[in-house]
Amino acid sequence: MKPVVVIVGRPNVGKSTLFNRLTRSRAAIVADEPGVTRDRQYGDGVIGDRPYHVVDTGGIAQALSERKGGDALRELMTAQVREALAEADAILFLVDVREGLNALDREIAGDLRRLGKPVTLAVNKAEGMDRANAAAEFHALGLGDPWPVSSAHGEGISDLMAHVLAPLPRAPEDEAAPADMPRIAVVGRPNAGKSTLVNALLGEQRVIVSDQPGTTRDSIHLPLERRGRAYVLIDTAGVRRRSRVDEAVEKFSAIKTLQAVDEANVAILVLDAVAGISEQDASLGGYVLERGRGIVIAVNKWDAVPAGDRDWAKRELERKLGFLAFARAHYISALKGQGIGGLFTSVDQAFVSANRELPTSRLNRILASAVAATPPPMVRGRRIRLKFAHQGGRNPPVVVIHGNQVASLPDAYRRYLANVFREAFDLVGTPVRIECREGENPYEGRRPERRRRRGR
Ligand SMILES: Nc1nc2c(ncn2[C@@H]2O[C@H](COP(=O)(O)OP(=O)(O)OP(=O)(O)O)[C@@H](O)[C@H]2O)c(=O)[nH]1
Ligand SMILES: Nc1nc2c(ncn2[C@@H]2O[C@H](COP(=O)(O)OP(=O)(O)OP(=O)(O)O)[C@@H](O)[C@H]2O)c(=O)[nH]1
Repeated sequence: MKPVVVIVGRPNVGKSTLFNRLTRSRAAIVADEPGVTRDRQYGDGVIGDRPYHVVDTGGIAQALSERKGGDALRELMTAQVREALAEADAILFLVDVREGLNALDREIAGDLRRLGKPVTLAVNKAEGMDRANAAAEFHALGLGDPWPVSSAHGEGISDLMAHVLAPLPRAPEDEAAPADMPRIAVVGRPNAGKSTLVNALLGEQRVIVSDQPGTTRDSIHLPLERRGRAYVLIDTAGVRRRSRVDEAVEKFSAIKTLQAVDEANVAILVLDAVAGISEQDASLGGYVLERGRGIVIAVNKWDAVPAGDRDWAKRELERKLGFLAFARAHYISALKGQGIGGLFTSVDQAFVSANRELPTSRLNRILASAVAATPPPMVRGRRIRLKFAHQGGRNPPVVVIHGNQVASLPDAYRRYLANVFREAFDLVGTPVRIECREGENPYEGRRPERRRRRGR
């Protein structure tokens, strides 16, 4: 599993700025917990060849600072602080050089030291400052050498992250490499019915789950069979099968969700039809999409939706999760075991689609007719030319397109092409990626000098 890096620090030191820089365009999961001043965010980063999960703790510093307040809300936030830190492999403690060292920083440092986890101290907003000067006063925190960085300007970030990750074990090469059977992750927000669904998916099969060793973070791969086909259910501790659903309700863990999606090739996104679709559902779906995993939507608790409300509920799904329109939606009752077979059918379909071979000749015929039907726009007086397509990967399917001025190709046009390929190859339940490269067909080998001179 990828290591988990948790960013902490008092308000306004630049935690979200750093988080955004580390995750760049990658989708993040936002946990919309009531009562927290700012949502926590969960995302993925990569430095060199090392991927990691990153958590921006948002309101956490507030919680630490107000711990002595003692009212229920503050207690709750403190629990959330503890939880995020408990799941951390490394902690990134951010301070603000412009405000200097203050009492709250000292208090947080004390708390972090007691955790006994590796802590890296980063001194933010240090753009344009002398390294030694910026760091000087923060040595007093006793957390080792401070790392001056500028989150806003991107200075010192790579070195910082390399240092944070250095002592941590490496994740195995590619945990999500295409395998010969679907690996399913069940994801969804708290109380959506994940555990109930996991039980329903496992059905009558009695799987011996050893609850012991490893850390609590280890995921368990549960083999299961259905109609003669084999699957693996990725069960992180967060969705661990409970013998009775009403047994101690486990807390939703966004980190475990990230890990499960990582290890899976198809995710079942469980929605709660009674509670409706939330921001968090959309961010979970966005994350699965971004990670390129297959996706099947399970609208759960359908048994509890009055007949008169069902059309409305379906329209709400289209409206709020329209960006997942390529995924099959099933209206199910995990509790009553209704609609489970259909989920397996769609998992199969997503898995097959994600791994489909897209022959070059067909890709090019489809590209040519798509371009003829709707030509790409002109830029700077010249039309964008799309010349040659070939498959660049599977799981998810990637179509690489070579042409001229492709950097200016509008997103809407990419989506158009993705849909054209999706329809032509009947790709259901998997994202389809379009990658553009400047230049001619790389396989033709014509006029190589000229191509080289033009560069990329
Ligand atoms: N000069 C400078 N300003 C920065 C830098 N990083 C962040 N800031 C600014 O600091 C302010 C706070 O940044 P945030 O990222 O919102 O801080 P935060 O720690 O997430 O704050 P909370 O949400 O209150 O916990 C913003 O105005 C940022 O633009 C930096 O490297 N240099
Ligand atoms: N009516 C109805 N209730 C359901 C259904 N599936 C689950 N529930 C109920 O929803 C509640 C939450 O179910 P869980 O399976 O614990 O949900 P979860 O997503 O695992 O919850 P967390 O562990 O908190 O993340 C329980 O009271 C279930 O009985 C369903 O299909 N219909």
